[in-house]
Amino acid sequence: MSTPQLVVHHDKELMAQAAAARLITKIVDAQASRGSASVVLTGGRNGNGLLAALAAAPARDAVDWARLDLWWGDERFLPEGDPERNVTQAREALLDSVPLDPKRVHAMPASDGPYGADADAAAAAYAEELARAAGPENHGAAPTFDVLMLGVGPDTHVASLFPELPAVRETERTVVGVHGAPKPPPTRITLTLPAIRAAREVWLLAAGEDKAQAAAIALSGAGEIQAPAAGAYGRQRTLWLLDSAAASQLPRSLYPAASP
Ligand SMILES: O=C1O[C@H](COP(=O)(O)O)[C@@H](O)[C@H](O)[C@H]1O
Repeated sequence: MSTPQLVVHHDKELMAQAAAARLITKIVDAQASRGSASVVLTGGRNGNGLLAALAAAPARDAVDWARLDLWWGDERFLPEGDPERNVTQAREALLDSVPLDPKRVHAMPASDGPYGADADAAAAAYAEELARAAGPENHGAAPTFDVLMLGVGPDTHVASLFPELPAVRETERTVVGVHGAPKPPPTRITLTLPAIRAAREVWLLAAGEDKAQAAAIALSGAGEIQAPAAGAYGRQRTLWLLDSAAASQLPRSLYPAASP
C-alpha cells in the first residue's frame, strides 16, 4: 500500500491540464521502458476534463497511441452509444481524435451487447479479458496497469464502488456487476478494490466544491466500506490531484504540505 500524496492546483482547468501533461509523460516513459503502456480511464466530469485537456495538448503527439491499452474502471450499463456511457464520453473527449489500435481499447460491455441485460455476466466477461491480459508477474487476475485514474464522487465513491454496497466489499473477483447504485443509472459494472490495487499508480481526481467533503473524509482515515476512495491505492504510488475548492476542507495537517 502506498501512502497518498497530494497535489493541489489552483482551479479545475489547471488541474486537468497538469494531469494531462503528467499522463503523457507516464505513457511515454512506460512505452520507452516496457514497449507499451496501459491506462485505466475513469468517467465523470474530472475524468472527461482530463481527456479533453489531453486532446488539446500539443505534447499528445509524443504518445505512440497504437502501443497503448485502454481499460475502464467502471461503466454505466446502458446500450452501446448511449451518451451517458463512460466510453461514449471518452470517445468524444479524446479517443476519436487519436490513432488508437481498436483491439487495445477494452470497453466494458453494453446492455445490448452479447450478455444482454445481465450485468453480472458482462462483468465476468470483462474479468476474463483482464485475466487474459495479465502476465505471470501480475499474479493472474489483472494486469499491472501503469496508471489507473478514478474520479471521486461527492459521496466518496470511486469507479462504481459506492459506500456500503456489496461491490466495495468484494475481495476475490476483479470485476462485478452493481445493482441499485444511488447515482443513475442503477446498474453498472465496476473494477473492485483488488483490481484497482493491481495498478502501479492510482490517481484520484477531485475538482470542485462538491468534492471537498469527500476528499476530507477519505483522506482522514475513514474506512473503505464507508468511503471507497479511502481504499483506492496503487502498488507504487497513490496520487490525489485536487483543485483548491476540493482541497478546502482537508485537515490542516495535510493541506499546507499539499500546496505547490
Ligand atoms: O458515475 C460516475 O461518477 C464518478 C464521479 O463522477 P463526477 O462527475 O462526480 O466526477 C466517475 O468517476 C465514474 O467513473 C462514473 O461512472
